[in-house]
Amino acid sequence: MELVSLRNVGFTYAYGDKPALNDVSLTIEPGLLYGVVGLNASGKSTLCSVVRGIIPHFHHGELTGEVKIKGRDLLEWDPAELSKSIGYVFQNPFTQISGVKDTVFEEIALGLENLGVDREEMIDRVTTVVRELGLEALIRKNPNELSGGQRQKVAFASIIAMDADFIIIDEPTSQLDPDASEAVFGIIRKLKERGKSIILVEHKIDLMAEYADRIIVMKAGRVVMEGPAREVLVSDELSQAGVPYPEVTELAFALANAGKPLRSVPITRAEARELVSARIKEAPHAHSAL
Ligand SMILES: Nc1ncnc2c1ncn2[C@@H]1O[C@H](COP(=O)(O)OP(=O)(O)OP(=O)(O)O)[C@@H](O)[C@H]1O
Repeated sequence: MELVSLRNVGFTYAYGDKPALNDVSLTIEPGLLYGVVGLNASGKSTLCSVVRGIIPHFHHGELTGEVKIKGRDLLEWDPAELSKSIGYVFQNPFTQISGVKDTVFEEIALGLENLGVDREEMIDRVTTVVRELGLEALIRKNPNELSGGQRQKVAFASIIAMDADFIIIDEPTSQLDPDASEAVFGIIRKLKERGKSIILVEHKIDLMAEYADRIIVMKAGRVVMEGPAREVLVSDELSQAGVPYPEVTELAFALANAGKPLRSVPITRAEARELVSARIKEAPHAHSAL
């Protein structure tokens, strides 16, 4: 069964002057990682909020069209039940921290407490995720004293600990340095390997190329393309939506423009390395291959 289906969905915020989503039709299949890309204000977070039921349950406005989550109409879902069923890492980690817990350890455990998980299992799950994300040094700190990057990691840890089978992650690395971003993507890779269904909003297109199975491209509230990452990340629609190509894709296009196309257009570094080394082997004079 489809995990999510949207048919002709529109949404205008209560105080919005134009639709944040406009005639969006989309299907999300289970077990895949969907990357959502688009310029600022193109509707990515709003799309996540609809799928998570924050719209219309908490953010008010005019929702039109049909939204089904796990086969059931969004309006029939109890918001509390939906929040247990879908993990959501917000874009702004300041929104996510509860403010009611004194330590990071308790903060990460809060979601499990709400799910009614027993104490021993709770400690076990929190300890595991703390280790996975390298948060040992923070567990006794007050969540309110953390930096933006630290909060983002703690928010992420809380959701991973809840172990939902469907997770929405809105720009998890916006406050993180490159090393911490790598660590977070390492966790996303593990979630993928565990068969989780994931919707990920992320501006870093090279990371998307590495991790996403399918890509949703948004422009001015509309979905302008949805398809396999390999097709979308080399498409005209991507650049028409103002989204850059992956670095290696850009380089391959430059080579093609210079009359030296590679056999196919890579989207990841590993693919680019293979294509370039194949080209060097084929060329009679290695130095003129590229
Ligand atoms: N609470 C709100 N009330 C009114 N308008 C809003 C609200 N939240 C978002 N919007 C508007 O809805 C549109 C889509 O915003 P949204 O945050 O979904 O875009 P986005 O693609 O996630 O942007 P970003 O990459 O900057 O996070 C924008 O025009 C934005 O100003």
